[in-house]
Amino acid sequence: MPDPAADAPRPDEVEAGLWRALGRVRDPEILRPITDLGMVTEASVDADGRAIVQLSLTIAACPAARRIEADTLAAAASAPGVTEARVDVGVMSPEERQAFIERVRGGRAKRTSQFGALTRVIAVTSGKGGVGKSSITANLAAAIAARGLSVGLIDADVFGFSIPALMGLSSDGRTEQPTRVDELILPPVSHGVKVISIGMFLGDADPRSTAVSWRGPMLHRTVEQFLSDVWFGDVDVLLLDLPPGTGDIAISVGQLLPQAEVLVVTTPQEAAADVAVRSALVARQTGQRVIGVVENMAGLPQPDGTVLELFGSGGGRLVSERLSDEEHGEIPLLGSVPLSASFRAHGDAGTPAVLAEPEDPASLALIELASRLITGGPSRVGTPLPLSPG
Ligand SMILES: Nc1ncnc2c1ncn2[C@@H]1O[C@H](COP(=O)(O)OP(=O)(O)OP(=O)(O)O)[C@@H](O)[C@H]1O
Repeated sequence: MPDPAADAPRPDEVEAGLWRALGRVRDPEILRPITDLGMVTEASVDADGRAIVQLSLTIAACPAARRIEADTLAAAASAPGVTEARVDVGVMSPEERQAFIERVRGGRAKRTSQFGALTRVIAVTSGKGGVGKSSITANLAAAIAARGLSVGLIDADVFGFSIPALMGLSSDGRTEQPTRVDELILPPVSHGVKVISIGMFLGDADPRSTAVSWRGPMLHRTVEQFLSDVWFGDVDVLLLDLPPGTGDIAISVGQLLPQAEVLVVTTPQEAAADVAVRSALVARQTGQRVIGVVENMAGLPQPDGTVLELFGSGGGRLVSERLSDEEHGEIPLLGSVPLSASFRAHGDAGTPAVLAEPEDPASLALIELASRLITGGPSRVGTPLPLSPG
């Protein structure tokens, strides 16, 4: 008679399988396996296939705790040979937390820039407010992340921070908070993008009715903190949503991120072009490279096939022409995003339209723009993405 026990995996094989399964659980904020981060301190299986996993969280009130626990339990239960699983949750000691911070930073010291030559830094600016700069930035971030790249997004628009809402991280006056592990600040992740915003540092204040009225030095310190204390890890692309105009923040970004490339957003309205050109010139004065212009709120297609040019036409081309010269070469008009009611509605709902409705004309234009930005040319779907450094 065959012995069923002879076919059963050996206990050490089951345990090895359990560790492999746990290695597939990623911390939702750091996006790395919990086993690499030292968050699983013990994992064992008894002779009857009962698995016990000891999970160690950074802080008791870790916002992602429930999700990590549920993912760990599901992974343990799915390991071959495991009949039943239990997860015991504990909190790291201060020493374990320091070791965790070291692992997250990969040995890099706090003050060295985390954005090296392999990170593309793209700052999105505009002359006037309300031209759709934040919507463009949020959708670009989501579209680039959807192509498998690691993306960070800094909302540096202190007076008009709207990125948390556009990325689904803020609703009913509550904004998702970053996780703090001692001095390390981990940005929340949404639609595959690591997001940080001034709107996440208002404590209990309702972002809908709170104004940030800081002056230059305070703003500079905030941007500096976003770049040094907020841990983005190895991101391929870092996008920054700058405040409209030519203010202190743009100058700070120029000093702190000299490798930043600048994308200028304008509307088709010729009157908006002068202001857009001025914001690009400030970027140039701080040593940044303007890489192109995006025209937003271009013609709205009508049911009868005509196009309603609500904001006129030609603004994007005008800005591109005015910024192109012998010294700087041609500054191309990289894309023209049409007006679209559903694009706006998806933004209001916190789901970038490029993900929610990729076939919408505005989404199509932004997916194409994302593609051009990361490949340096028009869309080449299916080909690998050669990221050009800095
Ligand atoms: N292509 C578009 N079609 C329709 N609505 C759009 C489009 N682009 C942006 N909008 C809408 O226009 C409004 C302003 O957009 P957004 O907040 O992105 O602009 P902004 O330039 O970042 O503004 P601010 O600088 O004041 O923060 C939003 O309600 C947004 O949904």
